[in-house]
Amino acid sequence: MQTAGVSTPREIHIERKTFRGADGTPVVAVEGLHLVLPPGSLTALIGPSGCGKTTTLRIVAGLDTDFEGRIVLPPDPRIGFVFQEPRLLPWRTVEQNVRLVLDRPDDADPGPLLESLGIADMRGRFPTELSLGLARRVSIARALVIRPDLLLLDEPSASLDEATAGRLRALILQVWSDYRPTTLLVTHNIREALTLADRLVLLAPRPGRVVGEVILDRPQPQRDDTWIEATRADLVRRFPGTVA
Ligand SMILES: Nc1ncnc2c1ncn2[C@@H]1O[C@H](COP(=O)(O)OP(=O)(O)OP(=O)(O)O)[C@@H](O)[C@H]1O
Repeated sequence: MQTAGVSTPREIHIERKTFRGADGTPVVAVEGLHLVLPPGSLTALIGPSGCGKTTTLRIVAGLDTDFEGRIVLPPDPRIGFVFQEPRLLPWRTVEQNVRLVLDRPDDADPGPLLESLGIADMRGRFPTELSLGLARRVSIARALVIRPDLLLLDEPSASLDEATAGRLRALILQVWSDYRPTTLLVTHNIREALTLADRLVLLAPRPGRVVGEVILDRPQPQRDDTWIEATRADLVRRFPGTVA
């Protein structure tokens, strides 16, 4: 991983990522993906299932280094990763799970973050006592408490009913506005992308290749259902097969 100065935007250049299929044949998962993430921006990477979104996040996070290309991040980057499954330690409480990622156990108070995410009164509970929606909030707190240089969100509202997903998106928007981490969100849910992002990057079905970029400069309070639906319909027309 190449590093750069703190003011340098985060850059993703994946020339090619290839997996071996079960019979040994190569499967190109991502190709020619170039993204610059300006500090404090929230970019949504959107595309159908199997287009390489999770693979891209894993490469950006340094969890997969077997690819052609380069990732440019500040030196010693702090990366907050919200996985699709919350990945909480079941024998630790909510607060202990969040504190676990801190360099020194007492160097930050996760209290305000737990408060903002509506889970402050659950700090003493264990993950098995939480619904998926609440566990996701804990994993978001754990990702944000380190003040990440880059926040990676993998389908944050997957497997949630629409009402719970809507509440979670509102909370994400609120904490994101408070903390303003540079964020890369991957989702196949266009409504989620249109609610949260300031820029959309659309990927073709397979392999992941950028087919379009859309800047969403409408301020959040004006993103009502009418605007979201009209924008979604316009994108479906312009990018068939990518946006549903
Ligand atoms: N470990 C692996 N071994 C072989 N092929 C893989 C592996 N991981 C992913 N792939 C393949 O790479 C492609 C991209 O997968 P990836 O999970 O990144 O897509 P995705 O866009 O995140 O999909 P989804 O929205 O369903 O999570 C798919 O064709 C997938 O089958």
